[in-house]
Amino acid sequence: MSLPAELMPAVLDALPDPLFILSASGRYLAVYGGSDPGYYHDGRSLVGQYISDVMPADKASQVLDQIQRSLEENRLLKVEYPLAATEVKGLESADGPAEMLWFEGHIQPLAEPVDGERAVVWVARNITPRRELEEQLRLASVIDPLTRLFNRRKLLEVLAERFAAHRRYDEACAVVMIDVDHFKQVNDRYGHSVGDEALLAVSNIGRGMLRENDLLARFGGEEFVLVLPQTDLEHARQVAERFRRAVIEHLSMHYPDIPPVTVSLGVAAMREEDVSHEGALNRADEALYEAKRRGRNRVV
Ligand SMILES: Nc1nc2c(ncn2[C@@H]2O[C@H](COP(=O)(O)OP(=O)(O)OP(=O)(O)O)[C@@H](O)[C@H]2O)c(=O)[nH]1
Repeated sequence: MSLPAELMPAVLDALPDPLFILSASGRYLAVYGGSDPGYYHDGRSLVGQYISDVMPADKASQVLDQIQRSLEENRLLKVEYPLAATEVKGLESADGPAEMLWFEGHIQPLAEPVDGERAVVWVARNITPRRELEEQLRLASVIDPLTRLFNRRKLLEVLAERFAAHRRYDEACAVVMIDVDHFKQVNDRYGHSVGDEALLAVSNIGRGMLRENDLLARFGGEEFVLVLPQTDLEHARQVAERFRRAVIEHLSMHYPDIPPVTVSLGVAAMREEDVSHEGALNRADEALYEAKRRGRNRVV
């Protein structure tokens, strides 16, 4: 069976997601559905207006481009875009979510022209919860859960970018590898959760010393890496030395039953002959090893 034609307006109004009929020149010809204010604003007031009159210029031009593309290619086009009701004149005071929302637009050309002009059907689905979840997952994939520092994966990404800048613009970049000395004793004597607190304290000491472009990452276990862009070896050595002293000042005396908690640090700079970011990272690692070998609690 098919629905009686007179039911179609009610069906259109009951569409869960808003459906816009938009002309090639960007006029709202009709708006249906999307009536739940928990997800959408009532867009019917837009009918008759032009996108370029109600949206900021950059967003309006994007929407017009997408309508054009769908019409030219004569196919369904899917796009994702952020939009807040406050950015659309006429919707500011309507009921609906106040925050910036993410939409998935499905754009399908209409077979017949409307008022002599080609037009598309644009269905806009609110996908904000999915985008937020994706963002959380993206962050979780690059953030260490204990210290909230970037993890090794993100560190290697950033180092590779820095190496590219070093190659292209001869930009200096130093790497400091940091390892907590005899950390096993903290765990063994005080337990793993006190060990965790100590690692957090080390990361907070590092965080407090960062400049805007610096990056501190947890490399793994009780090892951290500091990336210092536009910094030569001597300045990086000074930063590392400040780090070492700050750990002695703020942390080492917290654990009276074991020798003072200290850190060993290895410093290296990117060099012209390096073929990748691994050059400086390996040299910092070797320097750290040498610091351990020479008795720990030192910068090499
Ligand atoms: N509490 C806690 N301990 C960790 C974590 N990750 C690694 N460790 C511990 O860190 C310790 C590292 O021990 P080792 O590699 O022997 O090094 P160390 O005792 O610091 O000695 P040196 O590096 O040689 O000065 C091990 O006991 C690990 O279990 C963590 O996330 N939390």
